[in-house]
Amino acid sequence: MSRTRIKFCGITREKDAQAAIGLGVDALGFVLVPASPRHIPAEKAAAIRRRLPPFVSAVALLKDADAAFVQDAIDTLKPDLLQFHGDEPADFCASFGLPYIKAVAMGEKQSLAPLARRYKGAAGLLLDSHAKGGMGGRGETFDWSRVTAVKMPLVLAGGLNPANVGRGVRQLRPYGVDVSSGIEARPGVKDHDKMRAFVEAVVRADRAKK
Ligand SMILES: O=C(O)c1ccccc1N[C@@H]1O[C@H](COP(=O)(O)O)[C@@H](O)[C@H]1O
Repeated sequence: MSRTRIKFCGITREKDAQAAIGLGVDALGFVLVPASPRHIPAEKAAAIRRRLPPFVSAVALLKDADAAFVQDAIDTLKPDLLQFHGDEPADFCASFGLPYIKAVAMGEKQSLAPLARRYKGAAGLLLDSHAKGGMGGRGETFDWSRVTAVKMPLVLAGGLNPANVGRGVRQLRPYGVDVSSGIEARPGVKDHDKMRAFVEAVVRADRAKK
């Protein structure tokens, strides 16, 4: 049984990135969405990104940005992976020559099978709790009973925290989990005790799966 991959999103500070790396987190997300309280300019994210060790991925989170903005983010940040969080069509997501994951607005009654077909070029689908057109990163869970297996990796997100992530891992066995507000002291500032507790909860749940 493979372990659950962990992404911490909404990183804005070098010391939070380094603490996450120390905890063994697999991927760090940088929110390049100007309206987000966790927005980080691409140049600042790039400075953090340059200090990531091998095998820790940098993820650029984008929402309904135009192609020039996305390309500029890629050129500046040099992310390993793109995360599209808006209404971007599949051909747009694929047009940058980088692997991408597509966020699904599980606040709507979404059926995952047609979305997996539409975004068949995606590296995975990320399940968040926002409604279509909504923002994401709201710290709210969605009804996990609506998750159905599809033939691509699923990343569980939306309102995860140290207290509920173990249940999510045991119940849904996702490829990965993604958290932003559930490990924060305030928007954009991570709480290192919550970060540690989150990772420990995932590790414990992985052990219980076997
Ligand atoms: O974090 C944000 O501010 C954000 C803004 C716009 C789109 C997505 C955003 N965050 C992503 O939402 C999910 C769930 O976050 P949370 O754990 O419920 O706070 C996660 O993928 C964030 O990266």
